[in-house]
Amino acid sequence: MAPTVAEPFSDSSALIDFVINQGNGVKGLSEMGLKALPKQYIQPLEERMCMTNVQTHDSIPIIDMSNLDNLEVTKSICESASKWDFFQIVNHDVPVEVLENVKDATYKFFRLPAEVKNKYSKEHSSSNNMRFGMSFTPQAEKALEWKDYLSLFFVFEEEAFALWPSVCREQVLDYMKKSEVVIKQLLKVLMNGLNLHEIDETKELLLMGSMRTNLNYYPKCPNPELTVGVGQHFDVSTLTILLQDEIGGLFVRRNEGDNWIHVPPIKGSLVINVGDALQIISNGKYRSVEHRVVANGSKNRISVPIFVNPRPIDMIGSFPELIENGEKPIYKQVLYSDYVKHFFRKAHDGKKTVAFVEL
Ligand SMILES: O=C(O)CCC(=O)C(=O)O
Ligand SMILES: [Fe+2]
Repeated sequence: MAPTVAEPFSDSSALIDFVINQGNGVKGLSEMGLKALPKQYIQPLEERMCMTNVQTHDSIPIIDMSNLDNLEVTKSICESASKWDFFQIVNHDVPVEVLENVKDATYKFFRLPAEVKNKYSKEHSSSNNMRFGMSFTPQAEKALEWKDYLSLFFVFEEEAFALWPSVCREQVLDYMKKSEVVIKQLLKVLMNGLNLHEIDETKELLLMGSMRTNLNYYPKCPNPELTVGVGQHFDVSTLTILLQDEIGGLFVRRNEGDNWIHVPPIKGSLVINVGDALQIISNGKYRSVEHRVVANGSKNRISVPIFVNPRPIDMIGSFPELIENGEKPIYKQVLYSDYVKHFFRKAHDGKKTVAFVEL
């Protein structure tokens, strides 16, 4: 039986060994029945979520995708992406059972023994495209985040079938494939909204040439108010499609200094947010938005984001068609893999990665 103790680790290296090297993750810590949060996870005050900074009288838009031919619907998608940068979609084309299956598969993966999950860790994974990990960038963080994840970068189906964990590969592939239809619809509407009516093959690759799916697991946490699930950050994607379970805990804010708004779980919905790559491509017309996840003191939570990205080898910059009429580009061209490397070099601390390419 797992021991029930307050400080079971003599020092930091014993904790890191248990969580990271042995692959037990924060899930393993949580299941020990800790009475207090280990100090490595105690976030500085400015990184913690203060519930007095939460706005309750506002909510992010919910868009019904069942009638995409209706001008009002497409208008509300563009307005939501430029005004709110975050919205939820319902009645989309991803079947509910596909969403349920990928949630079940997420639980199945995290329930695997530590030594099996650890085969996918940075040290042991047979491919860079597959990574089981904890926190975000542990070596760059002042304090660790209360989260485990499996990150699956899709290159081609044969690789996924050969290498991805068998408990989740089919469900993740199905979720990605079915979501692709919705992603194309959304990007088409968003580009139309900027008077770009034709997305040729080159543009399609820049908008959605690669995809990464993460399975996130946020275990129940002692002293959730002292730590974070995911710290404040902006995604580096063009769009992120996120499936969350019924627990809640994702918060977003439009501008620095604003209060945070909760993104309530809605059964069958997908949460959509604009990321930095679309902000760059649209020359700031659509904006990536800051968000964070709080830790939960009584329940485990899962989420499954798909990050829709340019390919790592792509140079990205504002589409020339979107900066006609003498408008100046706000961002310099950047190799997408360099942009992503820059993002992962620093901790989740709310600093905008996009500042890296501002002109
Ligand atoms: O778990 C969530 O709701 C959000 C996760 C997230 O923001 C991320 O993985 O980038
Ligand atoms: Fe995110």
